[in-house]
Amino acid sequence: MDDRVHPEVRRTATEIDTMEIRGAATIADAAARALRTQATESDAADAEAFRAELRTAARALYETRPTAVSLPNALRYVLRGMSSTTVEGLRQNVVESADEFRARLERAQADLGEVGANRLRDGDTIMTHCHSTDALACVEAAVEQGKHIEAVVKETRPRNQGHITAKRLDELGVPVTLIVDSAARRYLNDVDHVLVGADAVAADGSVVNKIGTSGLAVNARDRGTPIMVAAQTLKLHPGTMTGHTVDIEMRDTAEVVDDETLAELGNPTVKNPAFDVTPPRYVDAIVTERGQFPPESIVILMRELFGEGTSEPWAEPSSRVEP
Ligand SMILES: O=C(COP(=O)(O)O)[C@H](O)[C@H](O)COP(=O)(O)O
Repeated sequence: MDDRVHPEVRRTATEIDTMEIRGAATIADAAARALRTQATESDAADAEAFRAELRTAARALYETRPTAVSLPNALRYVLRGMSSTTVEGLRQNVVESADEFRARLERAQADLGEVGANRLRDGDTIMTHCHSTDALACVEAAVEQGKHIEAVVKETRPRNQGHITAKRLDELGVPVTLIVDSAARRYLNDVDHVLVGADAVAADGSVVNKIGTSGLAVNARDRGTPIMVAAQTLKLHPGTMTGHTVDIEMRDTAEVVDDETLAELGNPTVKNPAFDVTPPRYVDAIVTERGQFPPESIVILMRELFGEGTSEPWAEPSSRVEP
């Protein structure tokens, strides 16, 4: 890694890569915080060197995980605040943009939660997949509205992020039933909503989220269970408006099976995609801080927020994304 990259940025990049920092919103927040540190600690000699240093740091963060679009959206937001012509001015620009970004992210999640909570009725049971802070914000707001909510939580192999969800829901006072992923269809009869988050939402309304989301959505549609996706606008993928596809991360096969077991099995090929794509026809509503949208109309919101598209986070500014 380029030695201009501050150790704190390196550490954040490593933690995103190894998933100590994970989940799209949390990754975005950590990236903005890291760029802020790069700016406050920079000893760049002039404005040009400062800008180059920030872009290098942004690239190091960007190259960690490819799917969550909140990451490049966060980097873009912070870098586009750089309007000054002096090092001190630029430092101030980055600090302000990063602080503003993080505050808006928190507010967006709270606002989204209120919208999502309105879809939940007192006594409803939800089914969750993976761990999404946006999805949990909906449950938290519903509980604050005085509604009794219960949850069926899928463990979400291979990394069992469902365990984090179970713990958070317990902290909210929500009774949890934990199931293995393959039991989801069996328990769909008992739930009123499937509630998941998103790593990216494409212009056609497709939802990219943790592997297994699409199968769950197809089963839920078959059972007539509504599927709600909680995704603040930070998850909208501007590149998909101009034909780009979302890169699906393939992770280490050791997450699926350890080497010793693998050898005992005769070394079969193992695949470990981290995310999948749920087509819009299986999604009932995308809940954002700007209200709820049928997936097919999300492109209207995308155009409003991004114009006709965006470039790489470190490219020259042309538009700005609001988290
Ligand atoms: O798929 C995941 C996390 O995957 P991983 O564990 O591989 O990062 C979450 O559903 C989304 O990122 C949304 O999370 P949030 O709502 O917190 O942004």
